[in-house]
Amino acid sequence: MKPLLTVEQLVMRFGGITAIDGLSLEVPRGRITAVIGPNGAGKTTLFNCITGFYRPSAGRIVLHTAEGEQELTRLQGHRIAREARIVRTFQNIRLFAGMTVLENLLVAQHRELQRAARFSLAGLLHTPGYRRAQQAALERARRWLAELGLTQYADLPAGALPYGTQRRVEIARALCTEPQLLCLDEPAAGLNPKESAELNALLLRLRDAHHLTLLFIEHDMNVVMNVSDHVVVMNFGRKIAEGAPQHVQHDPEVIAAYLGAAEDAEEEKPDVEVGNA
Ligand SMILES: Nc1ncnc2c1ncn2[C@@H]1O[C@H](COP(=O)(O)OP(=O)(O)OP(=O)(O)O)[C@@H](O)[C@H]1O
Repeated sequence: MKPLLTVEQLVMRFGGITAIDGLSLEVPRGRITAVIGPNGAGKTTLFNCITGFYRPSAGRIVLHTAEGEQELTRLQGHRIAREARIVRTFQNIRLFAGMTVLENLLVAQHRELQRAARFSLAGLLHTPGYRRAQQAALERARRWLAELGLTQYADLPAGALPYGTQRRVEIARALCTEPQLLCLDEPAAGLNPKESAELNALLLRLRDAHHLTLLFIEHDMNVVMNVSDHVVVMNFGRKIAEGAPQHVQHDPEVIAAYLGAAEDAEEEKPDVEVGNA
């Protein structure tokens, strides 16, 4: 089966720094792909290129759909979210802290509502079409809240919730936009072991029950090894390994990259146990 997304010879330079250096990879459709690598490897820059925050210096990022190929590197960032339906979460939580959880999920769908209002006064006039779109947005939000076990928090301010719960709200908010590719930037960061296990179960459910394609950056090797179908390992902007988790785990270049990073940080052990996860 054709991959959902291909990255072809991608280069991203910032002045004299080459953050991505001729990277090519595939994101298989309906699978969970992890991007791992030591600090500064270029993982976030890759995400920023895929989601249109950065315009790459060279190379192509192509989405393969039933309608044909769509070259993301030619699209503006807001069109990547809207037309290619590629959405992401961030390393740092970006919820509207003062709004309720439900309101956060509705705001994420404002484009749909604007479209229903035909960017006119229809919203103010509460036309039947607009009311239907509003109802659909509300139902979608409630459905994802239930799916992620968040219904009880719907009317609470998002900023008042525990960190792990806020992370789940972020994922629910992204899911409300019905993505065909969901990109998660370190979804396990700051989670306790119980929350981390719940995240594993959620990611697998999104793949199996909702047939979503997931791409995530993660330092937590427990999550990577437990949920990934496919792992891409980066170092210094390049891909140094790719394949099943058990395969990359034993790759000498991967082990060396992590050990080198740990030595640079003057630590006795690497911060991830690549060989023992
Ligand atoms: N906007 C920018 N301007 C200049 N340099 C940048 C910029 N963004 C990233 N870089 C550089 O590009 C390289 C890759 O950074 P990036 O944040 O993509 O790495 P990463 O793998 O996500 O690291 P981490 O795991 O620490 O988040 C680093 O050397 C970083 O300093």
